[in-house]
Amino acid sequence: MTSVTSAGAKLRQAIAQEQPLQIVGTINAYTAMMAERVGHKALYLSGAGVANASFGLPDLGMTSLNDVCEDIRRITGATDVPLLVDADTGWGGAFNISRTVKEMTRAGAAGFHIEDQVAQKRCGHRPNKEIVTQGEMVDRVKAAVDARTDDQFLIMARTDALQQEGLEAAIARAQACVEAGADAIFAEAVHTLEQYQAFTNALNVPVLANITEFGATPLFNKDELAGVGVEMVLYPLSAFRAMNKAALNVYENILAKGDQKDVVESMQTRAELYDFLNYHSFEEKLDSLFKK
Ligand SMILES: C[C@](O)(C(=O)O)[C@H](CC(=O)O)C(=O)O
Ligand SMILES: [Mg+2]
Repeated sequence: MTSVTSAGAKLRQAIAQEQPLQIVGTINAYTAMMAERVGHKALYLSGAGVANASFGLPDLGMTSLNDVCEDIRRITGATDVPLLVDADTGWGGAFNISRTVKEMTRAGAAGFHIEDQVAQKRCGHRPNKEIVTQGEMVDRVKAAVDARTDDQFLIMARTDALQQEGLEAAIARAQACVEAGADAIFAEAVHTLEQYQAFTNALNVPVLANITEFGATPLFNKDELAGVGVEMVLYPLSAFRAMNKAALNVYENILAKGDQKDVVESMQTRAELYDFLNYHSFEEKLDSLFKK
């Protein structure tokens, strides 16, 4: 076995070992710790998640590289599981994309995906997306590959072309991105298993399926996706959506009833929280360092 060192190397190893690799969105350091503890082998920092959760903004290209790097550092500081990061359109031209690769690597990311939407981007599952030319997307990938400081950092090209240009054009773009050095392809807003099969047949790199809820893609099971050659399955905002509904319920209950008794059952207990945080080992350290 080769020794695993960098985050990128860990992500590559996870892709090779898990079939398919499930990649779960972790909106912050603590949820990342829970995902790690239950056994997930790869984590994801969603661009929509950073915008929505950290800034209260829609996923319309309004957050910056630094905004995302701050959240990367928080998560990679708290876990050892490799983190794939949403780099949206890369935040500019070749030199901006170069900085994106270098800064995300420094922040501890294992890899990123960069997409072919215009800078004024939208969520991949919304109508009326606009994409740049294939040539411009290939230039984005070339800039990213050239900027790598760790050759294991995973560069994933995301194509949003299916909506505007159809399956064949989307696959042609993906192929062009692979020729330019992309390590993996993110096929966005795919509708059917047959379409995934067409992507995986045409490509010799791992393909990711984005199984986000309430979008254009049905909630295919990982075994169905493995059956059509998909090697990574992404759940970018699943826990976030559930957390939001739970929080809303608590806020409404406290307001309506004057106490939280009815919703305590739905809460993670203090003991559970402390367990995930290894709280007691910190206290023990304090006691042993500063004996009274
Ligand atoms: C994967 C994604 O890019 C994200 O930012 O998490 C979003 C997810 C979503 O909005 O459901 C996307 O698919 O565009
Ligand atoms: Mg996104």
